[in-house]
Amino acid sequence: MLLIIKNLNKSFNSLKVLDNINLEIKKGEKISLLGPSGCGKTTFLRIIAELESYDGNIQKNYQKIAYIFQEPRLIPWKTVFKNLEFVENHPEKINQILSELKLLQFKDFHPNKLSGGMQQRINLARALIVEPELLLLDEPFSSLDIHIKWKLIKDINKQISKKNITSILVTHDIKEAISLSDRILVLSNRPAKIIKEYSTSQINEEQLSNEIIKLWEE
Ligand SMILES: Nc1ncnc2c1ncn2[C@@H]1O[C@H](COP(=O)(O)OP(=O)(O)OP(=O)(O)O)[C@@H](O)[C@H]1O
Repeated sequence: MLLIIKNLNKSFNSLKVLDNINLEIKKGEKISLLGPSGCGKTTFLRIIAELESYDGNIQKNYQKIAYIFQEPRLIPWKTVFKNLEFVENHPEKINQILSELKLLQFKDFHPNKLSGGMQQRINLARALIVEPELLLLDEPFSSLDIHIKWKLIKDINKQISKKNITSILVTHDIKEAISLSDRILVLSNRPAKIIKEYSTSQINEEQLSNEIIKLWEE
């Protein structure tokens, strides 16, 4: 197992956010956590990234992790190339990943000269250049136009499959969850609990939508 989470609980003072999460993730698995707004999804990813304290037990069998946030968070005064160089000073690798993601022609641009979609694509390049074993994706498509979003999802899928990267996407979008995962874990309203699990090979979008309506109504 790449990641084993046992009895994970999290509160911010009196606000309980995560309620006894238990989860095991195999190497190379693509997981989505599908949960309603404000249920605790970002908190869960932040805990895995060691950005938050928690109660419980987390066993991590990996070294390198990358985190893609909702907004690209690129360094505005550095060019695309320099943004990547900042995390991995290896020009050959930078050119390689920029080329794979069709970004080479933008390497000398500053982020503010590029669209939101392009910035998120550079954000992906910056995450992949560290060769992560685990990639955390926190609703990275929420501000993107629909065609740009699906192009990016296709490229992420291609990259994570080719490089055998384990991924955890948090989202409230059923279609995104189905497209980017092998396994979908449905979270309850806050405090988030895992209330159901589906394999994407066994359920389609319509069936899952119907299930989710029932689950989130309860
Ligand atoms: N540092 C903090 N201090 C206090 N409360 C916090 C903190 N971080 C998050 N919360 C609260 O915890 C709850 C869960 O927040 P979180 O951002 O994890 O949810 P989410 O499911 O990612 O939300 P969204 O879908 O809106 O992105 C919210 O009520 C939020 O206000």
